[in-house]
Amino acid sequence: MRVVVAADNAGVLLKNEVRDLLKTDERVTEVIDLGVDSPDDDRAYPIFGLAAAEKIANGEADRGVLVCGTGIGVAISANKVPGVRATVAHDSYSAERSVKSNNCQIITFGARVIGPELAKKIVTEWLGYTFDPGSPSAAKVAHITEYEQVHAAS
Ligand SMILES: O=C[C@H](O)[C@H](O)COP(=O)(O)O
Repeated sequence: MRVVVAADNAGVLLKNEVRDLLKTDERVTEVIDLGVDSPDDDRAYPIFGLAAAEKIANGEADRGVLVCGTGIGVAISANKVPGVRATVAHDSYSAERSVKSNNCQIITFGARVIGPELAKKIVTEWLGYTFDPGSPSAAKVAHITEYEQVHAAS
């Protein structure tokens, strides 16, 4: 599994902790870090939410972990990229359902909301979940995809 990670300056320290964890996980074949690299880099969260989502959309990554102050801004940004589903999930159950119910490729965290140990525990669990395309949830997710396709910019 190839995992893209990114954060703004509010999320960089947590992003780096998650990145380092991912690098030790045998299920992860590649970690793509889009930055920021330092709290001094004040580029805004949409740059990173969109860039990470583009990696998913174009097939360069399978999953993403994004961090900002709340997790909200990077999630909103990532969800603007067609085909990408992202959500903030600060608890185990939401993280599980984000994959199993919603086929989300991206999980986001707020570094001002969640501590690193809980975030890393959730990420470790989250890596183990897969979406079942034969499940009753599939038609619900397909409804979203159909909307995207009908309303795709030409
Ligand atoms: O969702 C936005 C993030 O939390 C970001 O890190 C901080 O954004 P703000 O400076 O607009 O509060």
